[in-house]
Amino acid sequence: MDSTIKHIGVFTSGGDSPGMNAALYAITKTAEVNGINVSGFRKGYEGLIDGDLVQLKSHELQKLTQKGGTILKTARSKRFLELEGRKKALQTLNANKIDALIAIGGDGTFKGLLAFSEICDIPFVGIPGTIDNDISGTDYTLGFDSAVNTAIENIDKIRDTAESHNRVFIVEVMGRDSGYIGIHSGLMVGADAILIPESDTDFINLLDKVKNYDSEDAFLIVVSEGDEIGAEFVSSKIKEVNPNVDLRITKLGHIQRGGNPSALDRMLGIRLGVEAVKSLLQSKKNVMVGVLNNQLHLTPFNEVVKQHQVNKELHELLELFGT
Ligand SMILES: Nc1ncnc2c1ncn2[C@@H]1O[C@H](COP(=O)(O)OP(=O)(O)O)[C@@H](O)[C@H]1O
Ligand SMILES: O=P(O)(O)OC[C@H]1O[C@](O)(COP(=O)(O)O)[C@@H](O)[C@@H]1O
Repeated sequence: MDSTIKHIGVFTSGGDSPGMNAALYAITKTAEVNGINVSGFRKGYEGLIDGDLVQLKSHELQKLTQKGGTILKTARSKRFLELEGRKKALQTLNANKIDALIAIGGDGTFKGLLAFSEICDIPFVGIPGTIDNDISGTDYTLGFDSAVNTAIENIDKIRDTAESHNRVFIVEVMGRDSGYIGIHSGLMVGADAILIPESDTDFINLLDKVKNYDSEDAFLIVVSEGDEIGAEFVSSKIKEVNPNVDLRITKLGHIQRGGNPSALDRMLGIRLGVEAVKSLLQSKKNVMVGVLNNQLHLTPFNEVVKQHQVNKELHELLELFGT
């Protein structure tokens, strides 16, 4: 056990995601049990640069496991992209005698840690937190399950009104570059078509199908935000092939990022939070903790990549149900 660690810094970065607070609770609790103090930096890398930190206590965090968002707040930091910003962050860590750092965020956040490791040699551990689920080294990222649950709850509501009016609805779901939320929510609501960035045949199949749509029922299309075609273009093409359709576009937007974390995300937050501290105590550094095949798994930051492919099984499901 690494007994040199007395003070851990933690922060949340990039887009917030449900489950981040559960992870903060688990980190703090595990650290306390091992006699380690935890400070939380506010607003991601911005807090590191500005020395904006608060002491975390597990008894205060315990009841926040159920809460969405992140109590530490989060940010996308332009300043940390510059060496000058990273040098300031290093000064903050030294001034506060931080021995190790845990970051909860997406692949951008881990790239930031890799850049930071060039000038800072304390150990870093990452926890994957993004609703997009687009990070290698883990089956699920914190917040993905909650976001999909929010998406399906809302698309189900859209179906009610779509069916009442016999309308075509294009529903855009989040996923900056990835179709994970799209494919999962689309399958679960029984969408007539699902368009994701990882596939280029889905759009052609959709046009074929919607050509024959006879306006006697709803026609639901789920489009990932990251799909290069985009909801508006899809809409214009549908009107070309079938001019009679009554069509609406709904963008679910940031509601997918909020709300109480699902059971799965609360548990994931707790498991990854505990494992992050244990990894530091086992002298691990510059690794992301994840879950593969329901087993905890460590991946070095330089092997963590943005996932640009959905797996073979999901592709087969898309072909079977997606259009
Ligand atoms: N190559 C990099 N070097 C330094 N910092 C980076 C780098 N890439 C990302 N970051 C930092 O990580 C932050 C979060 O990344 P971002 O891509 O916005 O979100 P996420 O971590 O959710 O993918 C960025 O705002 C930036 O401050
Ligand atoms: O809230 P912002 O900054 O507009 O970002 C929106 C983006 O954040 C996400 O919700 C999640 O992105 P992260 O990987 O940064 O957490 C994307 O799905 C979406 O494209």
